Amino acid sequence: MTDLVTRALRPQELRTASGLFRAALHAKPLSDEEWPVAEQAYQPGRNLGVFDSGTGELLGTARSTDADLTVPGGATVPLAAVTGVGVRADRTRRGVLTELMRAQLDDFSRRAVPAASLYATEGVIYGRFGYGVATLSRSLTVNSRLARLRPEVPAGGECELLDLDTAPERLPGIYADMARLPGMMTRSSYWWRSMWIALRKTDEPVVTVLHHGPHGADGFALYRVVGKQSGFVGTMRLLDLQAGSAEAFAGLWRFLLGVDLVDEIRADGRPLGEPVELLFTDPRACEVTATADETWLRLIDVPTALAARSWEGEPLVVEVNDPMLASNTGSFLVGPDGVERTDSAPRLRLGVDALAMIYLGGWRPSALARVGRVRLAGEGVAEQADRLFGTRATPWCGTFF
Ligand SMILES: CC(=O)SCCNC(=O)CCNC(=O)[C@H](O)C(C)(C)COP(=O)(O)OP(=O)(O)OC[C@H]1O[C@@H](n2cnc3c(N)ncnc32)[C@H](O)[C@@H]1OP(=O)(O)O
Repeated sequence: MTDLVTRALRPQELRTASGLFRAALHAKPLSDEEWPVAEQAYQPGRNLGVFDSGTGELLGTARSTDADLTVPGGATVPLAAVTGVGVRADRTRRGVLTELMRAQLDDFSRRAVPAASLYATEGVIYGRFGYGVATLSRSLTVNSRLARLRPEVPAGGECELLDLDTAPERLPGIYADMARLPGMMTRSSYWWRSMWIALRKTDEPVVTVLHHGPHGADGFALYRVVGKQSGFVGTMRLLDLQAGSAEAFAGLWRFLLGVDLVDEIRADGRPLGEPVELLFTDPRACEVTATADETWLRLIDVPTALAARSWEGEPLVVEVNDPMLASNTGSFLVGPDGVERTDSAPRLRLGVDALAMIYLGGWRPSALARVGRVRLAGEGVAEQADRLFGTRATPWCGTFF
């Protein structure tokens, strides 16, 4: 096998990396017109390449952008949002991704970023690198003809349409001011740039709706209407909906259901705990068509991540095993009074990937114990662990990257 050289990409190499990633996803390279805009979504210093030491060719790439992740209790920790992972089709299954992941985790560790997160194209790829499914989401189809709002649903405030020239000035600030669930992240300027690039490329116009509450704009939705084969009526694809209040949630749905020439609304990536079906006199007007893994979380600095979130109930000694980042391996006394390393015997033992799965409250420790991902020792420890790691809100990210 050829030797691999792994290093940060130089600015002039980013376009090749973009082409490689897009080819790995079976997409066309960006045009000369598209590239100068797309390039602005790359955060300097966060772009990695693996090269063939003999030919100097780029074989694989991965990148990330900086964000903050909201953890249970409401605190935030720095997060690396990993994306753009691809290996040339003629060089797969020879350890290129493994090399990228090793270099990326080392880089995050060196820069003291306690967590990384990603959306995976396939479920088999990232577990071996310590990532675990930390948030889940569901896909919905709302039948506009059946969907009648119940009388007690909040009226909501005024909704205002924005075009794609004004939305970039307004939405980032509104999102930044919203309260965030565990699992949600800040949206960097790099993220917003990628978003506007993608939205400008769609065949149908993208509509942005702003919801105004009593204290100003407190929610927004983005959609486009597709598939108008029969006459003028089509399917609304809800691309994003962020509501900072019950009024905003109800008001935005009320608006969406009132849009003419739409017979159904489809939404992917919605939170598990979002009560869309309960808006309607007939809850079956909203069909849940899929539930899927949303984000995969990697805890880079376990003690820092554990100390950042809130805990309830009795303290517990947790033993973590991390084959890639040795400083995470060890036992920690975890409880409402804090987190500290300990030599005491553990009552809950798990790998760093399983810890990521229960960290935001997406899974219960007892559920993972049932499938062998967590080992529990002692009577009552399942209930104790479920209480300790439990969260009030179901975690959700809601920011695709
Ligand atoms: C966050 C994101 O950007 S998600 C986007 C991910 N990218 C894609 O899906 C694009 C298409 N796929 C690819 O580019 C590549 O196949 C990648 C990046 C998924 C994997 O790259 P590779 O260089 O082949 O991975 P590498 O050789 O390091 O594999 C490591 C191990 O994972 C396994 N593996 C990696 N990818 C896959 C896969 N898609 N299916 C099954 N097993 C896989 C390998 O078999 C290997 O196992 P082993 O250690 O037991 O032999």
